[in-house]
Amino acid sequence: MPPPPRPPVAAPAPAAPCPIRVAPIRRRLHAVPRAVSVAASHAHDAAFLRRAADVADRSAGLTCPHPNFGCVIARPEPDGPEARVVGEGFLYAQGTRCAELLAAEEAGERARGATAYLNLEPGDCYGDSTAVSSLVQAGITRVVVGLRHPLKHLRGKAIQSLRSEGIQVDVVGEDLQSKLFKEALTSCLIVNAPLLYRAAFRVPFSVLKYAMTADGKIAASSGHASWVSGRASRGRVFELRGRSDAVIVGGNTVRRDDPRLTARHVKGHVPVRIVMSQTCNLPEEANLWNVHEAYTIVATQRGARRDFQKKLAMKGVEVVEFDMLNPRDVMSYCYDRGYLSVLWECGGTLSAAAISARVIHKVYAFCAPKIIGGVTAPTPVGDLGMNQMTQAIDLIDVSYEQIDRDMLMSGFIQPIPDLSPVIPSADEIPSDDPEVSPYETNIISFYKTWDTFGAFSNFSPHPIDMPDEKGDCLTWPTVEHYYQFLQAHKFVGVDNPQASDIVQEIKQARSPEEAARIGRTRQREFPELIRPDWESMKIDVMYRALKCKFSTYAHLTEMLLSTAGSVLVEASPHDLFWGGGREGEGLNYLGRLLMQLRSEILGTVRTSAEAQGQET
Ligand SMILES: NC(=O)C1=CN([C@@H]2O[C@H](COP(=O)(O)OP(=O)(O)OC[C@H]3O[C@@H](n4cnc5c(N)ncnc54)[C@H](OP(=O)(O)O)[C@@H]3O)[C@@H](O)[C@H]2O)C=CC1
Ligand SMILES: Nc1c(N[C@@H]2O[C@H](COP(=O)(O)O)[C@@H](O)[C@H]2O)[nH]c(=O)[nH]c1=O
Repeated sequence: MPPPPRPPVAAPAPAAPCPIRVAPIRRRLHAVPRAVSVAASHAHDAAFLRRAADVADRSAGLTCPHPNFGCVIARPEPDGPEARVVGEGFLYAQGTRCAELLAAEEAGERARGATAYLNLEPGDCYGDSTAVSSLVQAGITRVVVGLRHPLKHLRGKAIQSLRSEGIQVDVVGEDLQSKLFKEALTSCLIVNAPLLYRAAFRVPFSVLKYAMTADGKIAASSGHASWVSGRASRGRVFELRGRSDAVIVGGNTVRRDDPRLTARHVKGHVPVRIVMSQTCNLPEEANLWNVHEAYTIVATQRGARRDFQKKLAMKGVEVVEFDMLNPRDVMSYCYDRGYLSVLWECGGTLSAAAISARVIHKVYAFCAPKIIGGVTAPTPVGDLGMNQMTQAIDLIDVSYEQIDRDMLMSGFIQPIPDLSPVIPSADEIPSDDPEVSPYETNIISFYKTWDTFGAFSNFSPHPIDMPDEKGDCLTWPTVEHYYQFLQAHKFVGVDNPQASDIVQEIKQARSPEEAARIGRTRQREFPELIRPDWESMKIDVMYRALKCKFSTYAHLTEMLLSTAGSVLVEASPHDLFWGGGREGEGLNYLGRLLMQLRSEILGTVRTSAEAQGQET
């Protein structure tokens, strides 16, 4: 029976002015026999799915952790028994063009009749069907999905849409089952482990990393620890930091090591540094207080050394007080901030507390071929209250790797949660996850683009057409690009070559996160170049950009109107001007402007309805 006719689908978002260039791919052409037998076709599907998971991981360390999507399009060779990859793509960052669109663009006409392999079910911003429509318009006839989307409000949606377009969708574990698929599924689970832990346990994925000698010490008895592991191992640690939203240490490590905790190997993502200190008895001067290198948060006990807290705040360090400072509450806090992945680089005192609180999911132990001895020399994990070896925690899925002279052993403390058994029935409409919002029910909060109302974020992948400094209309990939550009443009009034370089840099930023980072960094570096009237202009600039975004995308206007009666809050815990803050202490200007826009649109809708009523 021929497939039912396809209803019209939304066109992919307009091309961005600075298209994301997919890094050249080392082609391992998967020469696999054509589907002469079920076993051969399974081998072929599993290989391409594993490849989709590998591709999905490409942005690691370059951008803020985000759900990792990869898409591989493969088709049989016209005259041979083999299938070949004709297009690949991955999501570079929040707010950038989706993997499916990039892969379909690369494949071009060769996508017709081909199969697309997706490590993860697409989960675009609400109302944005670019991933699905890219595959449909490219002429893909079959899609193989590794994992259903773990977030409840997105799970099953894209699969249902693809099927309703007449595309055959095979989901691993449901339609495809074999040992090979189990292995491919593991690759899909690993590449999105942070998202899965977050969805299942409502804490970020936490990795404990330490470097120890062959006799199990992380420092000499004096506390001196630089260095236990070799240069190559420490390079790997920079990579781990780049893959994390935050790096955590305890007060003692700050006092003893004066660490920097940056990912200084590449010009990519820089994690936030978090110090957990109950006493707040921390040095007056420390590398971590240099917030030009990276943002720093000190998490402390309520009331601890308030004068010192003020001094830290003056340096730009954020201080967060907890009623009882403990690893679980700090992880809940990181969850509220939208973090997916956290790296613990503390000593044994704090690591033991974190393991006991069951917030550590994976361990990376670098072991150097050295012996230091010392009965009191610190060890990686302090007291866990166990006194029988039978009580020891057995690591799961352990890997071993030699790094120069060191050995890296890694393994999971808790298995990666596989949420796929919770499959919505064919006619079930995926519901919003009420728990997504930490606010009251008549308050709708949004922050990360993958949240239910994530399309309200300025990072959402909705390009807008707005004039540049010369008045020429340009397409900006996101509102954030445009806003940061204009904010940087305030420098241009000053005749300074550095100023125009900044503007160009922002124009070409590959992601909204990068546009924001460049804008913030340059503002700190060149405060003298800032135009004094920017503060009075910025709200108006933002409003115009939002108006353009919502008038360009009808489904976004619909979504905005659907929130009538609710208070909109950008749940950014650190931007206290545009965001609402963690406990409502922020001014929430972004939320306010969206509500203003909503009233304006509602007013127009009502006026035109009234006018129509008068005519009839
Ligand atoms: N080789 C390696 O990989 C590493 C080595 N090291 C070495 O380890 C040594 C430091 O280890 P260690 O003393 O264990 O330091 P930690 O990094 O574990 O810091 C312990 C401190 O964490 C703070 N803390 C906050 N909340 C808690 C909590 N709920 N439970 C426990 N502690 C909490 C306290 O700070 P406060 O006292 O301020 O209240 C506490 O003193 C140093 O010699 C350092 O060089 C450290 C990291 C890695
Ligand atoms: N000594 C030691 C580590 N120590 C960790 O690294 C921190 C120093 O980071 P940075 O200042 O950015 O270089 C230090 O405070 C501690 O957390 N790490 C390792 O990979 N190997 C080592 O031998």
